[in-house]
Amino acid sequence: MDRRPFDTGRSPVSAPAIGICRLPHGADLPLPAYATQGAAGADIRAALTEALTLAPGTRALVPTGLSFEIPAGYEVQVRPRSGLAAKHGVTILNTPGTIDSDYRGEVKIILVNLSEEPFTVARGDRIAQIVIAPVVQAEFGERQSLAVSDRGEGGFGSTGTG
Ligand SMILES: O=c1ccn([C@H]2C[C@H](O)[C@@H](COP(=O)(O)OP(=O)(O)OP(=O)(O)O)O2)c(=O)[nH]1
Ligand SMILES: [Mg+2]
Repeated sequence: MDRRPFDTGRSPVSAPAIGICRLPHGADLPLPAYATQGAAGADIRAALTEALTLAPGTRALVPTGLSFEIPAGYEVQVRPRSGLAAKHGVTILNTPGTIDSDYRGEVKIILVNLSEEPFTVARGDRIAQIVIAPVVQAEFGERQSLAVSDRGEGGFGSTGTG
């Protein structure tokens, strides 16, 4: 079995360049960063001016202090961190959040506390991770009928559970 260490060479896919502005309330916080060489997501932080406590079952729109210039043909997905979810029941309500390439506003994270304990987010905490992904836009064409398929209109468990 090949047990060579993880290939630390360059990604075979060229890295899209994302322009980032740090807004005044996040100017001292680190830029998004990949925690390891092979990380798919780059962690982003809470740019709160004071700590925020999420009561059980509640949500909050948390600022990141960042705005992006994403190249055409890409999106940024905002995804939860599994550690926060597994240890604290804290996740992102609209996951994966979609950051459009033409959005120039501040990226904000809709955190929700699904646990039965309060959860406090401090300034600078890593609250989410961003994944860049290519997207294509469809050409939507209305038809009078659709091509026949094996599945037809079956869905929502129609193929069984086993
Ligand atoms: O978790 C998120 C999701 C979205 N956005 C920003 C970037 C995105 O480009 C914009 C719109 O997001 P979306 O299309 O999901 O929201 P909408 O409710 O459809 O709003 P809009 O009518 O502005 O598109 O809001 C965030 O900052 N965080
Ligand atoms: Mg929208």
